[in-house]
Amino acid sequence: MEGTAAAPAAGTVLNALATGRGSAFAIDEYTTATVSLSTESEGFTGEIAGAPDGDTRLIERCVEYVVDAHGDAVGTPPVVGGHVRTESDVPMAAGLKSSSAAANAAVMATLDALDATDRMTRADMARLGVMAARDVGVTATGAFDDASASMLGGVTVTDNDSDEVLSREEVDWDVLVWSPPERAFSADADVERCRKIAPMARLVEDLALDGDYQRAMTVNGLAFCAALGFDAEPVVESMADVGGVSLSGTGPSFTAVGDRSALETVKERWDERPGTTLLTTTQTEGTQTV
Ligand SMILES: Nc1ncnc2c1ncn2[C@@H]1O[C@H](COP(=O)(O)OP(=O)(O)OP(=O)(O)O)[C@@H](O)[C@H]1O
Ligand SMILES: O=C(O)C1=C[C@@H](O)[C@@H](O)[C@H](O)C1
Repeated sequence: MEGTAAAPAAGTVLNALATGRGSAFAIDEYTTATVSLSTESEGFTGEIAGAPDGDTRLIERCVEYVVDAHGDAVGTPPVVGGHVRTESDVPMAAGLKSSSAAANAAVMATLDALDATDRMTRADMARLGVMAARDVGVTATGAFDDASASMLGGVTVTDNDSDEVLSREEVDWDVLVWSPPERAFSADADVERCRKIAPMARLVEDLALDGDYQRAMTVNGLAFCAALGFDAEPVVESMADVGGVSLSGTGPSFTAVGDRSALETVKERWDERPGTTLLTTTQTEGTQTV
């Protein structure tokens, strides 16, 4: 019993750490999970390609939850164990939602292995991954904004307290990503400090719910650089050229969206910074079996 699924990474329009409401968009870079299930060897194990010491609890918990809920899809004997392996184009803990993508891919790959993808809605698949992320402590709010964007594709606005999608729209943007070499785990972010900028986050939410995602993103970028202690220079130096630019998630990556030729010019400037840059696009299909 084997299943595979690929989930897109995402960039931030609104970070949910201030108010519990967030917004994110899927980008065309993937984390793939391959799951094999067993009716004989007990226990769930995980592996992250290229990160032998990586924390596999999130993806293991996702597989366990799906097996608990839908393991009966294969009849008897029951599934008692399994192995999950992820491979990713996206760096971990870089602000590009690799944890949400890994959880979504692990959930859908497990359903695929059980031949049971029709047993859950896609929104509920994302909610299961969020539940696993809360359990293992890799998130501040549950990050349903990131999970829903990666699962459904397009741009979503969500309430992370109730795990509800407030709006979803398909967008077609070019996207520039800069990932510095540093890493920042979401679970370590200073949530109390982020709450101080709630009035600004509510403004970003209003803009996003009006469909003005790109301006929303830039306001988010300035506000959350200040709250989380990141240098806002990548936002300041490019905001006149692009449609929107922001710190992504809890950093350290930045994303910019807009006109391709403007993004190419900004890329030349960002290429002089340490780390990597990447020109890609938004993604509208969300998580898919492979
Ligand atoms: N490719 C992956 N495979 C398996 N687990 C992953 C993967 N990426 C992230 N994780 C899990 O998520 C944790 C990292 O969480 P974190 O929220 O910091 O990363 P992120 O999602 O890249 O960051 P952000 O939420 O700021 O975008 C890791 O410790 C690991 O448990
Ligand atoms: O861990 C979390 O709850 C979050 C992390 C970041 O990606 C944020 O952008 C997101 O809104 C919430």
